[in-house]
Amino acid sequence: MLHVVCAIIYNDDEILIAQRNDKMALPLKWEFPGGKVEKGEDKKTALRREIKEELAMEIEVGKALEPVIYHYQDFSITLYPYVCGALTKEFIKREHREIRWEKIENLKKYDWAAADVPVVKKLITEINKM
Ligand SMILES: Nc1nc2c([nH]c(=O)n2[C@@H]2O[C@H](COP(=O)(O)OP(=O)(O)OP(=O)(O)O)[C@@H](O)[C@H]2O)c(=O)[nH]1
Repeated sequence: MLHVVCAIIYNDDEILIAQRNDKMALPLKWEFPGGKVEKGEDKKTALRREIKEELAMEIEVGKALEPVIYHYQDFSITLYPYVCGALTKEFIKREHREIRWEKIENLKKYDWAAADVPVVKKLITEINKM
């Protein structure tokens, strides 16, 4: 079981979303930036580290959302999503095929990694309640 943290990074009414490249596992799927928690590492520390590595971005890690357990064909993950804040919209694209700011109501148009689908659904439901 992989333990993976991911960041739902807000700036105004947009969220930062990322497309995996064709050499990564789950090629071309869209995801929230993040990665594997290392042995002995605190999840929030892991998330700040991954975001710095992948995007050269500093974030404020906030509320934890419900973790998602998903069994892919070759591996299983527990995905721990965190609501995060960004002070600026700037980032450097270091590993992904594409990274962009997107409005929540547009998130359903993307081909998400399967583990992320319940997280995206929850975000869309919450925004519709506001
Ligand atoms: N970062 C991230 N990974 C996700 C998400 N959803 C999801 O199924 N995953 C899967 O979780 C696994 C870990 O992701 P990763 O490859 O980004 O981890 P990492 O940066 O630590 O990897 P590496 O250093 O081994 O290359 C991948 O197989 C990825 O497909 C998500 O929203 N964000």
